[in-house]
Amino acid sequence: MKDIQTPEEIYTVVDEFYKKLLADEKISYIFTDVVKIKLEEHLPILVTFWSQAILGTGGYVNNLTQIHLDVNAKSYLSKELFEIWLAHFEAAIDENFEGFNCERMKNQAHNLSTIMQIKIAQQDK
Ligand code: HEM
Repeated sequence: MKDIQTPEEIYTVVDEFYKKLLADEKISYIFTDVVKIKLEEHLPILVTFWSQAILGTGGYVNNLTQIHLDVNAKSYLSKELFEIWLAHFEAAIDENFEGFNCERMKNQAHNLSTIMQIKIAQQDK
């Protein structure tokens, strides 16, 4: 298997990732009921975010932590939900690609997950 090297390949990963999230009722309600995401708008934003993070392209300007604090204010994002999220994310990468960028992408997701959970704990005090 090859490494992730282009925005098109990042699209493949996030597309497969969202299929897994939406098929898992333990977490899908966040994306269908709490925040009604429109996949055709959401996936390109994810591609921009991960292309900037992994491939060094630009263009992502949103406040990622604040976006998740806003989701959490509507419906609690528990440690279990973060673990489910990360497991589907890792599976979507590992089933399609392998290499250095894959490891960087998984590491960044872990780090951001930790940061988000710390901010959520502070917000909930
Ligand atoms: C419990 C775990 C998580 C849940 C349930 C979750 C849920 C969501 C939801 C509902 C949105 C759409 C928000 C909106 O459009 O108003 C979103 C956006 C996003 N999430 Fe998460 N998220 C989780 C963890 C993470 C983690 C760990 C990352 C790490 C990179 C991440 C990356 C993103 C990105 C890049 C967006 C797009 C933000 C934008 O529109 O600019 N999420 N998430």
